[in-house]
Amino acid sequence: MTMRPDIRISPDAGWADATAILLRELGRQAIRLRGRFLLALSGGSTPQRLYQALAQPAKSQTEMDWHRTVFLFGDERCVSPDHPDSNYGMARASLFAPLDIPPGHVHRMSGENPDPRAAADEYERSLRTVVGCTEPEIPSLDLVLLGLGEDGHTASLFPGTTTLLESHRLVTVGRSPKGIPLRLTLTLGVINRASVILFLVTGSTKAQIVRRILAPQTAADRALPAALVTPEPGHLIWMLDQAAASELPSHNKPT
Ligand SMILES: O=C(O)[C@H](O)[C@@H](O)[C@H](O)[C@H](O)COP(=O)(O)O
Repeated sequence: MTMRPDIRISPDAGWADATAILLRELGRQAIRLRGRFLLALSGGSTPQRLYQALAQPAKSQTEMDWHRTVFLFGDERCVSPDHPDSNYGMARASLFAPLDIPPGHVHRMSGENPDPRAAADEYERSLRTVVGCTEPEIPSLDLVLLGLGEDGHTASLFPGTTTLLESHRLVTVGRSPKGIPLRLTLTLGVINRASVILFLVTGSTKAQIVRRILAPQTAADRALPAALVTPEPGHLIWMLDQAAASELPSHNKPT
């Protein structure tokens, strides 16, 4: 039985700092328990706000051992790392460079590979090597960050696509209806094995899709990609700002 999601709502202005505090705490817990922090980053403008908060020099040097953190990716656009739409490129500018993260601690997906299937298979091998597990075991990450699209997509798992049915591969090729069409993405199997999954959602434009995911009323709501993120036995946390939570029924909101 999947636990009810832990829904947290911050004032719009304080969302990034509150989320950064939570992530650092989750990181410290993982390092205490397992000696390292296996963290999968998300792309998107909302996660970018979090990375910029994490990179604030005054706080990050004292509260988090970033050199014990292994940075992975939940998805990547099929572009080069220097392309303006690269998730790795965004994370490098927002987080890795300001925190001086050694390149060896970052494992990016090869979006530049002209053969996305080969890039997905390569990342799957890399993921198993980094985590230290062999087939058929599914790697368990400490924390997977996820954004949420207005259509209910998350990572690069888009509504109505076969990527949602992938039950064997850890990494597959997604197809986006907007922007860069071809994507590399973790599949639900490995996402749902994480110890903690943290959805990062802000802004009034996301209020309706947040309600559809967290207070579903139809089978279509329950079939949305983000609705299929049900970690077992891990924990699911939604970090919302007040605007994104504005259409949630009161019984879905934290007391
Ligand atoms: O590669 C990506 O774009 C992300 O993985 C994607 O899932 C993103 O997180 C959502 O689309 C939300 O993006 P925003 O926060 O920019 O709305």
